[in-house]
Amino acid sequence: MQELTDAFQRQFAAHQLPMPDAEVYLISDFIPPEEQKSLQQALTGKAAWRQEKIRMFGKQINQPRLTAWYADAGKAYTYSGLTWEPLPWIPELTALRNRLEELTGASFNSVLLNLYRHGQDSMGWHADDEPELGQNSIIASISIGQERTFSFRHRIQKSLKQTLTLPTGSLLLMAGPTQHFWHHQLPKTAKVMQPRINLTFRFIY
Ligand SMILES: O=C(O)CCC(=O)C(=O)O
Ligand SMILES: [Fe+2]
Repeated sequence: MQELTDAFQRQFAAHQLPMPDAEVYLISDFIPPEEQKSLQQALTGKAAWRQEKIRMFGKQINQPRLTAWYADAGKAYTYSGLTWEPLPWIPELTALRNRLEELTGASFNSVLLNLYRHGQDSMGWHADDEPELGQNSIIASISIGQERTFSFRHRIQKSLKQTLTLPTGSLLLMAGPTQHFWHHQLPKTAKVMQPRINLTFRFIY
């Protein structure tokens, strides 16, 4: 089981969202403004983006986003019925991983990249609760580019909701029992949206 350090919890207490059965922090300025553009350019150009398909109602359809998956050698991950073979780390991702590990005291050995090209790209309700993530996993989710809405919905008390906007450069940290009690989504929007890259750093057992 992973835990955030006491030092992190004290330092970022004011950034914790008021959600029961959860431990979620939003740190708006994790990536300094002067780094955001170059990071977005580097990842847009260099990451090994793939258009994966998902099965829905017996049909194969394109996922409404592009994805890329980096991890330590030997860490395969099963996600929406797909098994991902990891790519070797690139320097930009290693640098972010090191910063996150220093900040949180947690370890990360993999990152899933999502590229939302426009407002019709999205991710539906889910929890990051696959068995290989273990109990009380820590998920560090970095946003670069277009600001988008992100929502949580309690899995048992369905009327409990928390909606936020994820600005560019922000870090959303999900820890404690969050994945066991809440679903989250990134909804589609009819508004015109520029591209957004999201990186979710995880630890896979
Ligand atoms: O794009 C986001 O902010 C959410 C991504 C997400 O939930 C995931 O990759 O599991
Ligand atoms: Fe997720």
